[in-house]
Amino acid sequence: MPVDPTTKYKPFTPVALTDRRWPSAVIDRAPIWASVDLRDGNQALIEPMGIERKLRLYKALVEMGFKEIEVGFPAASQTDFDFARHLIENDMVPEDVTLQVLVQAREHLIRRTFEALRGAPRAIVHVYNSTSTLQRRVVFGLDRPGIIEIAREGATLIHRLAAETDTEILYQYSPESFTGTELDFAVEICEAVMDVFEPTPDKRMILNLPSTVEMATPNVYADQIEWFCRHVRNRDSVIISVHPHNDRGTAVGATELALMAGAERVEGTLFGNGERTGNVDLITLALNLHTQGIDPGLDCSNMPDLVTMSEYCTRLPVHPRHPYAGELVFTAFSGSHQDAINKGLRAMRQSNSGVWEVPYLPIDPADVGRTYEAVIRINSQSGKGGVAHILERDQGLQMPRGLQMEFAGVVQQITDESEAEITARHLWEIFEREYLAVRPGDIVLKEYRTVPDTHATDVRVLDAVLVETDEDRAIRGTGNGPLDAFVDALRRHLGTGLEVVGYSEHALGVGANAHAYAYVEMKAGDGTLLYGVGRHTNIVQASLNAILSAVNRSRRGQARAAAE
Ligand SMILES: CC(=O)SCCNC(=O)CCNC(=O)[C@H](O)C(C)(C)COP(=O)(O)OP(=O)(O)OC[C@H]1O[C@@H](n2cnc3c(N)ncnc32)[C@H](O)[C@@H]1OP(=O)(O)O
Ligand SMILES: CC(C)C(=O)C(=O)O
Repeated sequence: MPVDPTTKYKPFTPVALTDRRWPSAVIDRAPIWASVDLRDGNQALIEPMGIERKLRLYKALVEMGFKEIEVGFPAASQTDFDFARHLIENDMVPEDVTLQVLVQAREHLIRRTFEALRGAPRAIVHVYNSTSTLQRRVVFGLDRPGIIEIAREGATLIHRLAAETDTEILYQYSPESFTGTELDFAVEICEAVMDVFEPTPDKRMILNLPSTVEMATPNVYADQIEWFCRHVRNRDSVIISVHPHNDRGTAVGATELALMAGAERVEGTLFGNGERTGNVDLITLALNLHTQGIDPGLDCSNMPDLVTMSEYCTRLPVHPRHPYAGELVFTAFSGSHQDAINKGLRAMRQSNSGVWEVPYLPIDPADVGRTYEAVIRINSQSGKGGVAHILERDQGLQMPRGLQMEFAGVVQQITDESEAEITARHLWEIFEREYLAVRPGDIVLKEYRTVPDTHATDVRVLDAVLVETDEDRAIRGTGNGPLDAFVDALRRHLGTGLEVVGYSEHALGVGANAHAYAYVEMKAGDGTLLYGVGRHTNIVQASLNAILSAVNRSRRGQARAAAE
């Protein structure tokens, strides 16, 4: 690196907490969720949402089950003000949902905020000021008492206006930039605000401790939260909330550790939209709980619609690898993963336990409205398991293991050359072309008939007419069944060794659509083994077709070798 980080950056000072308890804690319930999509998410957008997009997102949040929704910063923009008014005037706030609004601890902004809330039955007024050492120095030029005074004055005005309105006001205070704030000062300023709001265990206020900028590893945030919880006065009168950002890419982990450390409420956004690298992603948090057998209390069961809605409202894409939501997160291309998933899904089908246990899939795609279709996709990294899975899923083929291996090799050659994915449809076309279709130069069975041999029991004579290079050829063979007799006839006709070493068959479909598949493994005269596949409404003809499929494939191979 041309820049020397050892002189340019300072490491974060760890929290002095030697008897930390959070590492032994287990998350056993969902926190209170608060969406800040319409505020923190919106303020970070290239094109902030207008009323129509905000409404669409708001409705989705309500449908998902959010009970606390920060709908904006009404004093900051007319759109935010109008949006709050729209919800209130059109009675769009369900009884069990509380609107939340953000405001800086500044008089004119607080007054305007209360105007925006007129007529609302209940609302959370979320007031903040920055408290970090850096912001105190470079933004405000104030010492600790000066910063406390901003908070106290703002809180006092809010408390007074709350007493004058019919709206039930719930109080929330954020020492913004908490992660860069000395912990004793964070407690001091929060307690100063508590002195104004006078929360009680019956009417708790929210203390929101944001990781405004994620500055250290998640364990440090957990230490900060535990330290705060252990030192703040009247702990039972406050709800400890966290509001993590994702600057280091560890917001989800930091939030989970913060919950272990005593936080009870989480503010975040869908898919982690928000300032810079975003707010913590509430969908990931919720589904992480879901996979631990904990009801998250948020409905994420229609992920495709949530993604579409979010992309429309934010005009930002959801990454294809976004946890639980991305297009590729349930997809395995690599062979060993496909094999294990395939076996896991089969075991799930066979077992009645209902407990989800599929390798490489921490969650059932169906839980989030995804199908199994995208689970296995084929490219050059794929193996027989994936290929067999798709052909069984889409075409009902029950390919024997050896055929799976052989066909996977055929597919691999194609994908290696194209360096591209092949679709399920293309895969089937390759299979049909390789095993079922007639190609120029192939031998075709025109007709056949079997008769019991008059000289021995269980022995049949098979007479057949083949078409070979446009000419009919009559052949005859004997054997202990039609298959055996047909092989005998071909052996004589072609003058080469030919032996069936493996055979399986299955029916597919019912009634008029029923047909059979036959799979044969043949040993050619030179000892090579290869498969043939036959399909027909009649099982005997399907097996004869399978033999010809193997013979034709062998002949094509010989022709290719001769041409090289
Ligand atoms: C971490 C977060 O996400 S916090 C939320 C941030 N969201 C937003 O800022 C979006 C909406 N904000 C806005 O539209 C505007 O910033 C407004 C309307 C709130 C205020 O606008 P302006 O008055 O023009 O101030 P602006 O934001 O440009 O500048 C900040 C000023 O407010 C002061 N200030 C910032 N926060 C606070 C606070 N909590 N209490 C008192 N003063 C504050 C700053 O010191 C600065 O003062 P200065 O002009 O004397 O230097
Ligand atoms: C207002 C506060 C909670 C905030 O958005 C932040 O710190 O990121």
